[in-house]
Amino acid sequence: MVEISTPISRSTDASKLDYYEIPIIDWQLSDKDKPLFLRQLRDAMINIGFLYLANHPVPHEIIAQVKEIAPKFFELPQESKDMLDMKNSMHFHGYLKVSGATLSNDASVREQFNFGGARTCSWKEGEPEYLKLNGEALWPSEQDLPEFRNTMLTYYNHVEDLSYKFTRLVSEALGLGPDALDVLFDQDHGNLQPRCKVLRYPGTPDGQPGSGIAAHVDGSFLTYLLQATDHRTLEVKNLSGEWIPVPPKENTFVINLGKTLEKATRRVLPATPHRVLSPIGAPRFSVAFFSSIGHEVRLAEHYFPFPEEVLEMKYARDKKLGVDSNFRFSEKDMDLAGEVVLARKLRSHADVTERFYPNLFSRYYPNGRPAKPNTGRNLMSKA
Ligand SMILES: O=C(O)CCC(=O)C(=O)O
Ligand SMILES: [Fe+2]
Repeated sequence: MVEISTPISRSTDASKLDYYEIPIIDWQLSDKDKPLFLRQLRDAMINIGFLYLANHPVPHEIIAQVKEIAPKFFELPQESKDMLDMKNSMHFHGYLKVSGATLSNDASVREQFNFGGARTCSWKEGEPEYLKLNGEALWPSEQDLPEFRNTMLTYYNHVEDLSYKFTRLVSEALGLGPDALDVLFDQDHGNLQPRCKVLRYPGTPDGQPGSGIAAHVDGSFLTYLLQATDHRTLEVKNLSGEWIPVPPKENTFVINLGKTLEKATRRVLPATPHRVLSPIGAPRFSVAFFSSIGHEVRLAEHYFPFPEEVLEMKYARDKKLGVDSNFRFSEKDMDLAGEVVLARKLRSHADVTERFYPNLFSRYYPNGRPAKPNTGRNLMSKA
């Protein structure tokens, strides 16, 4: 059990909006004292945007197994990793190595393995291209890395389950019914396959701090992050624009808000900027789970009637920050979520686009294949 040493003391006091510590939310409090749990969650999400979730239901043994096996993926011979390269996956799963200048001039350095839950691809000739997004990941063979697929999928299934439960609590924390946000998850049409990334950040060769992932906000609905080593190199930007460390805490997830949730709530919950510095010394490992909404949801079509007290908190925050509280959708927010996600991935991965989406290649790459590699990041925009 994690000791809850830092209960949220900030409440809704607008004069105390800046934060230097990330709140710890105790999952078990949702059973013991739900009104208190919901108040803490609401405050953490509206005023801070990052939280640790402690005493969560994902079994500790599974987390320990993931921490042990995840680094082993990167110890596979380069040849084996190259066979699993994302350029071989229509569904944008697989291995990516990012180092130095990329398409978006992100000078970050990391390796990653991207996967999703066990799903078959339902796409058939003539159907929308975004249906190609869901599908079976590329896995190392059992001989190469015994139990990796099994362990990572078990972990994924637990976190996916947690993500739906947590989303219902978020809905309640915002003063809506527990099932109000269910319309975004569109059970009948099949969700977009949530994505998971195993990340390795090598130590900087010269002992100088470098960039592991540059400042960004996630494109996800919510992100559930497992910090698998003891490094203190994950940082979030607080409301005053300062970078605050988010040190690992045993058996917690770090949860942050993505751009999809920001839009769905019309900025009651703004996406939170964060970055990872390259470690000095031993490599850092982490596993990020990105929840996502239904393929056929158009974000701008949904309106959630937040109660006055929730809107007041948003106005107080925005006033303090000097930010305009009016929210405007962009034209893209009328598109299907599947199209939006596919466009983002096509823009980042020229090689996958050329091979598996040839009809769209010239639209995204009118000048042909770019010389620089892709970013491999699941980003909506840089912070
Ligand atoms: O590795 C981490 O701790 C964060 C990863 C991250 O922010 C991302 O992949 O979007
Ligand atoms: Fe991120």
